Amino acid sequence: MALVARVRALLLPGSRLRGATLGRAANGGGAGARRALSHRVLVEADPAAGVAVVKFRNPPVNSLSLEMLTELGICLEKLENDKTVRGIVLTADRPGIFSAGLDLTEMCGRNPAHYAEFWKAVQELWLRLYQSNMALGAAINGTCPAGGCLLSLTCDYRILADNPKYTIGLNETQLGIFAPFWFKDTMVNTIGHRATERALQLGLLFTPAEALQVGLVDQVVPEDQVQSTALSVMSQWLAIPDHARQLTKTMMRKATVDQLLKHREADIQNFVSFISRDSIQKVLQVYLQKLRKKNH
Ligand SMILES: CCCCCCCCCC/C=C\CC(=O)SCCNC(=O)CCNC(=O)[C@H](O)C(C)(C)COP(=O)(O)OP(=O)(O)OC[C@H]1O[C@@H](n2cnc3c(N)ncnc32)[C@H](O)[C@@H]1OP(=O)(O)O
Repeated sequence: MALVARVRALLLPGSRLRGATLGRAANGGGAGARRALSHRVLVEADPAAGVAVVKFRNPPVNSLSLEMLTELGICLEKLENDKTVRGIVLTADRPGIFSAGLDLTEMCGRNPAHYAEFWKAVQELWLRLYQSNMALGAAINGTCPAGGCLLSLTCDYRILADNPKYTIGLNETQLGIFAPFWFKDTMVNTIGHRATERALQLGLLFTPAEALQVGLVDQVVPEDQVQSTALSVMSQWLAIPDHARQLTKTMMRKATVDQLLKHREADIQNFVSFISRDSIQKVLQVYLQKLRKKNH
């Protein structure tokens, strides 16, 4: 069975994500709040507020594996088709790690067809998020490197927990790889050209104070207030008529989106040939081993 079909089938019975009605929340959430589960993503929807909180729960580090990318994409697609939802807040189900970024095991020791499938899924999730008609907020309640940072940069605003361990940035060069043009463009659109050039070349991971200063996040708040702040900021975005906000968002992002749409196939081929190089495989394996050694 194709991965998308497999993941669709995995979504739990009774979930709106499967086309049925969401159950009323057993605990927590406002009146009428609804909860839906998939394996790696938890959705808490509050139709009265028009907002859904999408929580990553892909232990141990919320890495963006092929299955996680696919499940997240399907959840977002369902929410986009749900007329009661106008805004989405992305966060981690458990504080500590927002997302460790792309799953390195998807880029190591596999075959070219797998790399192509994986990269296509990364592109698709980015396109879905960056072009979303929803207002999107990131409640960053944990460390947020590389692909995790990219996810947050697709949102309309970012709230980061004030914990010096929670660094954020596109640190690819530190691994010996580099951020492709559309990662770079997404960052340029947020913090500008010069700050992006410095951040990308040095592979910087910013502390909360630094991230706020450079404009990578909009607010830094105490850890226990990240989600509530993200929801309260969301109400400002939702106070604007949807059509006006959406047209403006499209106008701001279209050129960046068009670049990837225009070069999508070439970008996949470039990724596959780059990641398949022996030297790059070696670098990634050493990096993964270093991460693993820490624990053994
Ligand atoms: C022509 C050009 C075309 C384009 C070419 C482009 C090429 C590349 C494009 C972009 C690619 C990549 C973007 C990415 O996102 S790469 C991923 C970057 N992520 C990181 O550097 C973060 C790595 N992880 C950590 O720093 C830490 O794990 C943490 C997140 C700070 C958490 O620390 P912790 O102490 O709580 O947990 P830890 O013990 O380290 O990890 C637990 C287990 O999880 C494994 N793991 C961690 N991160 C990843 C990951 N990203 N993917 C897969 N697995 C991961 C880790 O190995 C531990 O495993 P084990 O339990 O020991 O077996």
